[in-house]
Amino acid sequence: MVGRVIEVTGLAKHFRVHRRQPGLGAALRSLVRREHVTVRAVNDVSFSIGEGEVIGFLGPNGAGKTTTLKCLTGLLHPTAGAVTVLGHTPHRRESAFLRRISLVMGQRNSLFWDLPPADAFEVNRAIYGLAAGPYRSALEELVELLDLEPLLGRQVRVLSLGERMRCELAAALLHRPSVLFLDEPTLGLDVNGQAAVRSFLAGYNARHGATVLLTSHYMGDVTALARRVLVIDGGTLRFDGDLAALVEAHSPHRLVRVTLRSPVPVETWTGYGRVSEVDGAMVTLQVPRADTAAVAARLLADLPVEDVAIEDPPVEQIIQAVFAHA
Ligand SMILES: Nc1ncnc2c1ncn2[C@@H]1O[C@H](COP(=O)(O)OP(=O)(O)OP(=O)(O)O)[C@@H](O)[C@H]1O
Repeated sequence: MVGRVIEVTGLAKHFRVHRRQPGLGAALRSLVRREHVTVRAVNDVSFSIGEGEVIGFLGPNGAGKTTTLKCLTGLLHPTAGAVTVLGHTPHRRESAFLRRISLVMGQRNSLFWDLPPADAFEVNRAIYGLAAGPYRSALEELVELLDLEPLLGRQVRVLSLGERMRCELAAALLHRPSVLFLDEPTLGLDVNGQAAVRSFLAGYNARHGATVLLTSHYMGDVTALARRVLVIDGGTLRFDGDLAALVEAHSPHRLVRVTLRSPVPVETWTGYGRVSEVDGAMVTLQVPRADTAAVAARLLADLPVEDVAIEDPPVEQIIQAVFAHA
């Protein structure tokens, strides 16, 4: 049986923040009377993740993703609820726990700006007390998979964002963590950079059976890596399940793209579906999910079809619809 690596029950994290109205008068008043409000960043969230799963953690800005990751890695003490990761209570920050996890935040630099990445790797080796053999083999593997050889001796400040991110990943994985938390690992990267990070993460998961929990605004990261997604909004979990089920539940239509050998009058399409886009000889029709196969068959039989393809709408659109209903 696959073990449960992460167990979260009724997790809540509330912040008490000082509220101040704008303006000088308000600033002076706040010196004598402070007003506080409670921000409920995470509210009664429960989920469980098995060994080796790759989970996409989705939600709009301010939904509570980073706060949850911080509770799972022990950077924040939960206000309520129970969290265990690999059997440990994260906020105790026991070294036996820290040796088995890693948190990578796309917007943070954990390397040393003026030194080459190789120096940061040595520091992590000392922090984790890695023996020479395992350190060397982990480093060799990461250098090869992330193509770091040309970067090892260069100052971190001169690296591109994508190059730096590859080095960040290596630094975070030298101790071979079995659970990896990633907060926006492809933030700001170009298409090639995103692809490099994605394929590396997929490979790392496959090779070491690591459990991965990843937040990203790029749906491509999630569709490429995760079968299961957690959707959080306003601190509350809205969906936990297969990405495919989420798509099916929130998208009653599929897109049928038809390319014709010769044009047909616009009215022709009314019998098949709703036209959502026309691009030269290619027409995209919105068709109810249950009818797509039959509609495609009719199109092939009735019209001079060169090509026909059936697709789900972009996942971004579906997620937006989930948030809109939340
Ligand atoms: N230290 C803090 N003090 C006060 N409020 C906080 C603190 N950290 C987070 N918050 C608030 O908690 C809520 C959730 O924030 P969080 O960073 O977890 O969201 P997120 O889903 O990661 O968003 P994003 O996608 O924008 O990074 C937000 O309203 C945020 O302003």
